[in-house]
Formats: sequence, C-alpha cells, structure tokens
Amino acid sequence: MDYANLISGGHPQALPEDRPLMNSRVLGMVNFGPVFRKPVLEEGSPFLSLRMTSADEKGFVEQWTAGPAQASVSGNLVYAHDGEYLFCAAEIPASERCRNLTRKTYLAAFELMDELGYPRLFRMWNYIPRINEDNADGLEIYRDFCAGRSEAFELYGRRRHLPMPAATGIGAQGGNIAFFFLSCRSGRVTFLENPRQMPAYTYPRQYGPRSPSFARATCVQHDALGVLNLYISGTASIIGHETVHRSDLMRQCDVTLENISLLIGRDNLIRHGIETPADLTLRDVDFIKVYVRHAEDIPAVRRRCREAFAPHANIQFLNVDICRSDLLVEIEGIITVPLRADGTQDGAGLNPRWLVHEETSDQ
Ligand SMILES: C=C(O[C@@H]1C=C(C(=O)O)C=C[C@H]1O)C(=O)O
Repeated sequence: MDYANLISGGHPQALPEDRPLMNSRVLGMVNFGPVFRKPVLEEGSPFLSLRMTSADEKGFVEQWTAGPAQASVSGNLVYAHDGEYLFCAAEIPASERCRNLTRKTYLAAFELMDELGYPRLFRMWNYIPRINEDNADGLEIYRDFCAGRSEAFELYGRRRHLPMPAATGIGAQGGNIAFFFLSCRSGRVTFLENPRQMPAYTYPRQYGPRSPSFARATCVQHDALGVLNLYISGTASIIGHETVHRSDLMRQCDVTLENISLLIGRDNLIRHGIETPADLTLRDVDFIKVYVRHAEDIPAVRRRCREAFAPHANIQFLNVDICRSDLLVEIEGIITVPLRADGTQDGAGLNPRWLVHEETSDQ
C-alpha cells in the first residue's frame, strides 16, 4: 500500500502482503488529507477521504479495526460490521441548503443501524465545509445542518429510543458534508454531560432554529473484557451555553482543557454511575484531535497541548473552522480504562490506529 499516495488523496492500490491495510478486520478508514472523496469500498473496507489539510501537510489515516468484518453499500451509506461494532460513513450531497438532505441521510443511517442490529450509537463525527458561511437562505450552514440532524433524531426517536451520542461537528477545507459514526450491539453505553456546560441539545434558539444533537461524551463499557472506552466530544471554550474569551486564544485553550478535565473527573463519572479504578485526567486522553481556526495559532496551541496531555498521547492538529465563528480552538479525544483493580484487561474495546505520513514513507 502506498500510504503517501493514499494520504495525498490517491486511490489505494494493491496491498503488499506484509502490510495488510484494507483487510477484512478493517471496519473503516478515514483519510485526513488534502482531497475530499465520498465514502467508497476500497479493498473491501469503507474508505472516506476528508479534505482537512493543505497539500504540503502530512495528513494521516484513521483506521478502525475490530473482528472479521463484512462491508457493503446502501445508497450513500458505506459500512462494515463485525458482530459487535458498526462503522458507517456517508456524504451529504452538495445543495443550496442542507437541512433536508441531512435529515434524510441521517434517517437512512439510523434505519441501517437498526436493520443490522447495532442500535447503540456511541460516537459521530461530522465534517462541514464552509461551516460558518450562509446557505441560500442566509442561514449559517452549521445551523442548517443542525436543524436537519435534530429533525432526524426527533423523527426516528418517535419509533425507537435513540439517545444522542458524543459527536464532533467541525469544518473542513473543502468537499461536501460527510459524517461517519460508530455503534455497537452489546457494549454498555452511558451518555455524559458536563455540569459546567448546558447540554448542547438544550441550547437557546439564539444559536439556531434547532439545537445541536450530541452529548458531551459517551462511555462504552465491555465488562467481559474488563475495559471502558470514553469518547470525548469536540469540546470548546463554552460555559453554560456561551462562548467565553472570544478573542483570547490561550484562555480559550485553558477553558477547553478545564471542560474536558471536569467532564472526565471522578465526581462527574460517579454522577453518571461510572466507576473507574483511578481518577481520570488529561494525562489519560489519547487520539486527540485539536481543531484550530487560524493556522498561525497552531504553534501556541501545540505548546499548550503538549504541556497538558501525556507525552505518549497521539495528537493531531487540524486547521479548520469551528462551529461557532467566535471559537478559536476545539479538542476531542478518547480514553481507554482498565476496569479491573489488578489492571488486567482482555481487550482494548474500540480504538483507532493513526497511520501518519512518516510511518508510510518506507512503504
Ligand atoms: C464545540 C461544541 O460543539 C461542536 C459541534 C458538535 C456537533 O454539532 O455535533 C459537537 C461537538 C463540537 O464539535 C459545543 O457546542 O460545545
């Protein structure tokens, strides 16, 4: 596999025997690179390419692997499942306003989850080019998107209980709106809120005709494996429902990091009925994506994040717009926690692998 070609937006070619990338254990792959391509099946696995970097940046491929998976396509949904987890990616075709197509595509995704038997939706990622620009009606595209998504949750929720999962709703450097999500069949799923922030789905109408549909985090517990995965939503400098420190990058970083610390802290976990052998802190967060509005702010944000997170944490910095035009930075991550007192675990639950450019140059 020519990873460099893959990351730079080329089509995957035949795999070398020693480096099975798109094999049957791959639930899905998401390329964070310079070219948008709608999700397709490549070498038997779902593959979505997001335009998230400039041509001269390294980029990376996020690979979700689990058990032997079956992959297929249904309309504009491309998916794979392994008996416990479902990965599904979709493009929302370009239009002058996205509410209706967002609602339609989201509803199709919920139906698929149900039909395949993976009803426990636990993490969604939404990539929205021109997120702060206006649609044909003068409504911000993010708000238009939120309206369609909210309608899908409401309509589907009349038939099936479907709590809102952890999510990210962030800009992209081009292409069309695309989302991918993870759901599971038997993991014990808990949805967390942050006492310092109003639940997003209760935001007042000043932020749009319908509020964003997501929780602050989702916890998936696999008691048989002795492990818990905590998926942290994109988090920003919002207290209550208001953006704070509108023009102060470093204060926005601090509030964002404080929000995550509070969210994963012992008091909040216990409030949601979750017990872990040790207190969780920022040092436990991994697979951290840091979204930064202005490219020139990345070095300062990088320094601050390197202070806050563990040295071994996987961190990627992406220069994209953020869901509110007064937000300068946003952070998401994942924590994997052994549940047994002796620290043993019979599996890691579901984490991604990041194949970054340096790792691929010797392919
Ligand atoms: C930063 C916030 O929201 C962002 C938008 C989200 C969405 O619309 O799915 C989810 C998390 C963040 O990426 C927030 O409202 O606190």
